[in-house]
Amino acid sequence: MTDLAGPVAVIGTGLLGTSVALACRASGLDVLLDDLSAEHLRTATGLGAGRPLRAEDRPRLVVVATPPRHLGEAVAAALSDHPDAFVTDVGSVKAAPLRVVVDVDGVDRYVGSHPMAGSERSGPLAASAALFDGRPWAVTPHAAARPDAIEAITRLARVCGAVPVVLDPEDHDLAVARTSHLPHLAAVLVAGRLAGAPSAHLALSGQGVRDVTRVAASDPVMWQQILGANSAAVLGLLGEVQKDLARLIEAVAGGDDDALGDILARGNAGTAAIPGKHGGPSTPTASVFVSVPDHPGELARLFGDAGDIGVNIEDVHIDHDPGRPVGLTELVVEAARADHLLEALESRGWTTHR
Ligand SMILES: NC(=O)C1=CN([C@@H]2O[C@H](COP(=O)(O)OP(=O)(O)OC[C@H]3O[C@@H](n4cnc5c(N)ncnc54)[C@H](O)[C@@H]3O)[C@@H](O)[C@H]2O)C=CC1
Ligand SMILES: O=C(O)C(=O)Cc1ccc(O)cc1
Repeated sequence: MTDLAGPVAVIGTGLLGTSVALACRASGLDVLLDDLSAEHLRTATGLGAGRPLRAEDRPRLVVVATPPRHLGEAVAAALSDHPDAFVTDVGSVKAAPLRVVVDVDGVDRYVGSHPMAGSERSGPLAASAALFDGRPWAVTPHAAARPDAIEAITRLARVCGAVPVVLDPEDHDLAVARTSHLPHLAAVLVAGRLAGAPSAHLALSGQGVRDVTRVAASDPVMWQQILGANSAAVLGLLGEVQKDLARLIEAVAGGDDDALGDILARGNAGTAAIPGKHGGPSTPTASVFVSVPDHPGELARLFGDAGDIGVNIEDVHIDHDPGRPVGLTELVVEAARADHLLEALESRGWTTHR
């Protein structure tokens, strides 16, 4: 049970909307769903995310999860259609939708928000109730927002398992330009060098290139809209990266080891600056690689053994070599526990590598 008052209406039953709906359902809330696409609505309903919204319904909270471009209009419509409800949106940019609704009646019931979780996939079939677990969820009140509206949206973030972080809309947009939009563009540029590359080169793709490029598989239309809505902040950072790239080219071309060392060390400092789960300091992690036979139940046995050994798995990657009857599984664990895990897995008969 939760102290968030329902029913909760979700407008837009794609990846984000259906994930919010499933998380609210898991907390026992009534959830009402709406989407322009009858197919997405049917799929989300079939997944148990809620039932279709009817004209006579009176939601207490409306979550707008439509694509970025017309979010402001969708929020304005929700404020007018549901005069008893608090309204939020989960869009990736916050100042642009606020500009559209700032003079709309009932805007004091609106507080923007942005879960910092998602994936490169879209649509309801990619949704998960666990999508937001332990992730930051920005709550971005504007000057006229009612305190009870801010409280309701903060509770929504908690109901979804996320960690609310309150900041103003403009500051939010600067923050995500750095932590989300620039990383996305870096992934796109690197992935762009792979398109059309010789297959003999691509055959050497390991985990590094997959890590760096994963988000480049995202919906280009959604990203055009996100970047268009936050172009000033993104342009500022692209200008800085342009200077860095010029310095990097000069260092590589001139064989300048010191300059190259500085650039690489700054990268180390940047990764160390990313906070750990729940906003705490980052905990150094290390990888233990395990060869897992390609049989049903083997991964479950590996995870079970790691659990018995008492080591928490922070992340996992599986690299499957089609030519061999084993998969290489990378277990990312707290660095201080990696040696213990490796030895304990070896003693249980697993083949491990560091
Ligand atoms: N994809 C991601 O990883 C993240 C996305 N966001 C934001 O969440 C929002 C939704 O993104 P996704 O769920 O990924 O997109 P999606 O494409 O999976 O879902 C969008 C849904 O909205 C529906 N829709 C479009 N216009 C509508 C309208 N006027 N009324 C009702 N339904 C409408 C579409 O049919 C679709 O089902 C976007 O604004 C995006 O910026 C935020 C965090 C992460
Ligand atoms: O897939 C990932 O790791 C993401 O970071 C997805 C994502 C996309 C857009 C957002 O506004 C927030 C998160």
